Amino acid sequence: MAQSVWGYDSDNGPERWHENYPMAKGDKQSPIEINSKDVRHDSSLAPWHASYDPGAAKTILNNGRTCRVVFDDSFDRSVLRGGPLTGAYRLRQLHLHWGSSDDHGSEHVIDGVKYAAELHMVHWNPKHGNFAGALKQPDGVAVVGIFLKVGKTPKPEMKRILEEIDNIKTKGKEAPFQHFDPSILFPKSRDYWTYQGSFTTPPCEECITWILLREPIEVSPDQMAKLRSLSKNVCCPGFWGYNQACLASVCEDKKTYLAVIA
Ligand SMILES: NS(=O)(=O)c1cccc(F)c1F
Ligand SMILES: [Zn+2]
Repeated sequence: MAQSVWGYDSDNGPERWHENYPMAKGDKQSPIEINSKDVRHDSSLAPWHASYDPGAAKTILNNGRTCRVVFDDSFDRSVLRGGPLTGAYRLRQLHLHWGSSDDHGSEHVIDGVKYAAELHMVHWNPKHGNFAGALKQPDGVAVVGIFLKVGKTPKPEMKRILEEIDNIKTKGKEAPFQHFDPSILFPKSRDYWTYQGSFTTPPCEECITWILLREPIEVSPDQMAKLRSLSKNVCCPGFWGYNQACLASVCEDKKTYLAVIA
């Protein structure tokens, strides 16, 4: 039988990913559920710092699973440092995960709370040569995760990405997306949880140091509807189905630390 593209339907969903992506059965798989009571506060953890060049932003793409903003990562142009990381990690792309209604959509679950969406800023460690090489290393990739909740005072900085969605309505559509510094999306607080995990989608490589920001940012109901309008135009609606029911595997032995940045 032809190898089916992975997705979130019963015949190609997470329970079967391991058939084509053996890492999916690893013991450091993401996403996870974070229970504050199980998190160890690590006062030795330093603050994290992003220094991004707005000129590194290149395009925004609808890849049929999410909308992704791509950055120039050919040199240390936009980098993430500090926190649990050693050295500078290059910003490669950012993307979002969302659901069909405001009460779920995020991949990580915090104290039982599923946020309406989750934004991921993906960085890789240049000591491993390139992104493909970094995927094979436990310290290869660092992802900053920002939770999005629906509220009455949406963060105006989200407008730029969401306005662009009208230009990439169909799968495969790409549009220029320049002069954009994604650090404007960060919440006020730099507090974060960190743990060693994996891609949340195939190839599920266990190469990610997760830095999940504790403070969510707000988006408006219209902005969430705009994100969902993108999903209606993609060929794999099933993806969104699973994404909404994203299972947060609670791994008791998952070492998760909290850094409260004074
Ligand atoms: N959801 S995720 O951040 O784990 C992720 C998904 C696809 C490609 C990536 F590079 C990536 F990091
Ligand atoms: Zn992601």
